[in-house]
Amino acid sequence: MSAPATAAPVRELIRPVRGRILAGSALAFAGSALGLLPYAAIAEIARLLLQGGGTAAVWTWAAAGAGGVAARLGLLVTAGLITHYADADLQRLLRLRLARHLATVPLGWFSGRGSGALKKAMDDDIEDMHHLVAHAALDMAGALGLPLAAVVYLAAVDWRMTLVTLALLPIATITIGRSHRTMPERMAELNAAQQRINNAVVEYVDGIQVVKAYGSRDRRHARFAEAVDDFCDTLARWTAEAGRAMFATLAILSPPAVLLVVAGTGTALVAAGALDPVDLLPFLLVGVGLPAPFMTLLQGTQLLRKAQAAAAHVGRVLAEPPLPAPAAPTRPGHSGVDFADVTFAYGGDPVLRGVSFSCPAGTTTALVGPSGSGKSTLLRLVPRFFDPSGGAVRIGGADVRDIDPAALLRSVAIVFQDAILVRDTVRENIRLGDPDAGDADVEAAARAAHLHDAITALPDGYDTVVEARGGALSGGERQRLTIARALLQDAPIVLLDEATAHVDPENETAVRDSLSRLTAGRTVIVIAHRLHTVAAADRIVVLEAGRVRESGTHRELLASDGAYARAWHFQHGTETVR
Ligand SMILES: Nc1ncnc2c1ncn2[C@@H]1O[C@H](COP(=O)(O)OP(=O)(O)OP(=O)(O)O)[C@@H](O)[C@H]1O
Repeated sequence: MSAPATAAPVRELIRPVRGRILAGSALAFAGSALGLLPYAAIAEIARLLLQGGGTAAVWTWAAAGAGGVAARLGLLVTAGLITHYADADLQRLLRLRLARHLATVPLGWFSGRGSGALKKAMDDDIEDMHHLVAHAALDMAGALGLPLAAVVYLAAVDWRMTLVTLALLPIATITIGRSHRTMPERMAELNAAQQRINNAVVEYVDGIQVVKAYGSRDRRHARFAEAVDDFCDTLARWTAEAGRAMFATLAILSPPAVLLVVAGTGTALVAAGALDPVDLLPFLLVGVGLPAPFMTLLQGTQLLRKAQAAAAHVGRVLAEPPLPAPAAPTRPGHSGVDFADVTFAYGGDPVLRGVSFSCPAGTTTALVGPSGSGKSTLLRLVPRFFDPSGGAVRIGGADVRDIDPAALLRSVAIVFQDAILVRDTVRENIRLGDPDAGDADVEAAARAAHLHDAITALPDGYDTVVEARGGALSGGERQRLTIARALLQDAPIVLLDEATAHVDPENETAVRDSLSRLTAGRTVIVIAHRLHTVAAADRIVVLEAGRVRESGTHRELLASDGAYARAWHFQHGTETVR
């Protein structure tokens, strides 16, 4: 999140609108340069009047000054419109590009980061890039146009006084340059602090009910408060540092400071007879305001850095390698699942080590083992949330990496511990299982999942909008909704992760019944902690520290008197082998 920006990804990202940014900048430059005309006109008219010049020339300068004002305004407005339209187009393009790209990255990539990080890339960062596209080049061109035109004009009047007018610029540049040296570091700190707030907000909002019930004792509340304090401290440090430098620079380049230098030196030169008094006039009128536009450049660099950091972050998300897709996809021969010498690490030590077992088509395999033994990870390798670092996961004899990713996801129904819904109607949430299903099929699935009555009792029935965390639905109803979705999907392979763990006894019967409809005749791999729920499985695999400790039927495992038998007796308070 916090690595400093590099120019390459930024250039690549804004390429689609580069032409329009350049066109806008050219217009802004021209508009800004024309902004000299009214000042030059006043100075020239004053010179003409002091020297007793002709009125025709006075009128010509007056017309030029007025024309300059109108042309400047027209050009700057047009330039702003061009870059703002370009920015709107780029935001749309980037959001679509991000969404398309995120659809291709491994599903496991999402579980490795908070939703705050994703929101930052999709929303905040793209908005922060607004300055880069709509303003940065324009401001730069605008800030350069007038001073450059003024320097040319003033140099034509008197080159020595021109140098005097610009004398304060190097001092201001050194002052601000010092503070800018630490800027990338400060920016990275600020971004990291912002990131922590984003994550804490998402976490806090998700747990708002708990927060309300337990007040400030909730750790989410504390984490949110800490993240906000941390951000404020970082911002305060940054503001103090940058503010000091900015104040000093503003003071150095302010019109009174420049006036002091210009008027002082000019008067000395006039007194020494080295400068015509009328030639001092343009410097007092035009020269005094000359260094000020450079402040726009300096101030713009902060926003520019922020925009560049945002663009670099968007670039990094877009550079995330997609899930490798097979060039010539294989079709699985059947729905049996094989784990062949599977090894997997999230980055550190392996969490799965040489796991091998088979789940024949149409059978139920139960995964049991202590917390952290790798059960969920193993399950997530089947639909390719991640790819194993060694060995292979096969469906119907085909390596899952050789199956078309969309076909693979269609053939695996996933009912995981946390029932995740999307913010849409109940109907559409069920229809996610099969986007082509008609309303009657959706209802049939809801009935099979014992959910129909609960849905019709909702204010808008099937058209009731539910939130990502469920909203109007109870925990058991949410779970049955994901089961209805899986039923509609009608996939030959079903992966269950603690599907019945968190529901009350009344719900449990309904959930159990709908689960048995879901699993009948399919290849099922189920994780469960409560052993009585898996005793009927065709095969039980006991995982321990990422390895298969033992496997067999319930009877076989009890007879072998190993880890499973010990856990069974412990959970059932009995020492007798049944
Ligand atoms: N996204 C992740 N990134 C890094 N490490 C992870 C990630 N998910 C799980 N782990 C680690 O991998 C190991 C195995 O976790 P896994 O969730 O597969 O075990 P489990 O047997 O399903 O545990 P539980 O029964 O508690 O759900 C644990 O040490 C866990 O901390």
